[in-house]
Amino acid sequence: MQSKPVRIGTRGSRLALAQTEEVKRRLLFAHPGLRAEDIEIVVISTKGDRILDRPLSEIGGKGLFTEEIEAGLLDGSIDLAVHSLKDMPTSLPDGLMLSAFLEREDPRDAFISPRAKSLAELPPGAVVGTASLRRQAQIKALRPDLEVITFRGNVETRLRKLAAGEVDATLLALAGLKRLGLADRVTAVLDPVDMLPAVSQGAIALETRIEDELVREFLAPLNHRPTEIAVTAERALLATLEGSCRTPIAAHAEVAGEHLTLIARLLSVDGTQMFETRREGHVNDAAALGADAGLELKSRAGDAFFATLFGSL
Ligand SMILES: NCc1[nH]cc(CCC(=O)O)c1CC(=O)O
Repeated sequence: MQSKPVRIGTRGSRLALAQTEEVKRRLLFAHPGLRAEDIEIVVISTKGDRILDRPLSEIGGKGLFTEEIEAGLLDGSIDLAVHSLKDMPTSLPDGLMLSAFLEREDPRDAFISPRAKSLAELPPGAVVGTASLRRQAQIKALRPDLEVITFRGNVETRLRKLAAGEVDATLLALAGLKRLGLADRVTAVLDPVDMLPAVSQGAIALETRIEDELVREFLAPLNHRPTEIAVTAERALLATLEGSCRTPIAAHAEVAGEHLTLIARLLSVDGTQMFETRREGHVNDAAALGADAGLELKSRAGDAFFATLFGSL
């Protein structure tokens, strides 16, 4: 394609590297003339990787896992970036775009515990570790008697803390565990009705410079259209609701042919309030359906809901 190697930027966690290797494999498959040495992987450390002692919601700010990588795209030191779409803000810096979405892995959450076969079977008062307000809120909604504590670090760190007995159980994205070859650690897969996934969970996005048509064309064969449509609906919902990453939001869209189904939830952190809605429609209306669902949740929850949400944290 070009004489210089294509440089792919990524975070350095084992999951990020596994995802980047997957992208490299797919690029080599899509472009038979391309050699492995034509693709260079550039590891970039982000704020989200460096600050490990506080909940993400407390550090605040958008793009904790993306800012430094996007700077690399903008200054030309990398040509594309591989991200877990779940960790990406809904608005990108000027000049950048999401050019392709790999086929989504299973978006559900996994329950992992040496003490119980499922969330329902945990003894009263058991301690569940999670850093996600979305998981915390839904755990509390299902089992108000459980104790939820903040639990950070990458996937392997969390599994180590669980094995060391710091908590009785944890929840992790099944997608990440599968990509790390750790699916055998899963105790039970949670039903999305109980634990609706995060927006974009399981999806990998490839970010590029808008003007770099060569790279965009190079990535085009990797795009999975149904995934693109589903995450478009989910991210449009998120965009109407995210005044802050402190708001527990959950959503899942599915595409069957030309038909899109979207389920979305807005919760209070303590799980006592939950607003849910659904949309169905044509895939061409993905963004409008998502935005409309978001507006409905916002107005049903009302100003008082958002006021207490921020006041209580
Ligand atoms: N916030 C961290 C993060 N970002 C993406 C994944 C998993 C893979 C995915 O959802 O695509 C994870 C770990 C987790 O939530 O268990």
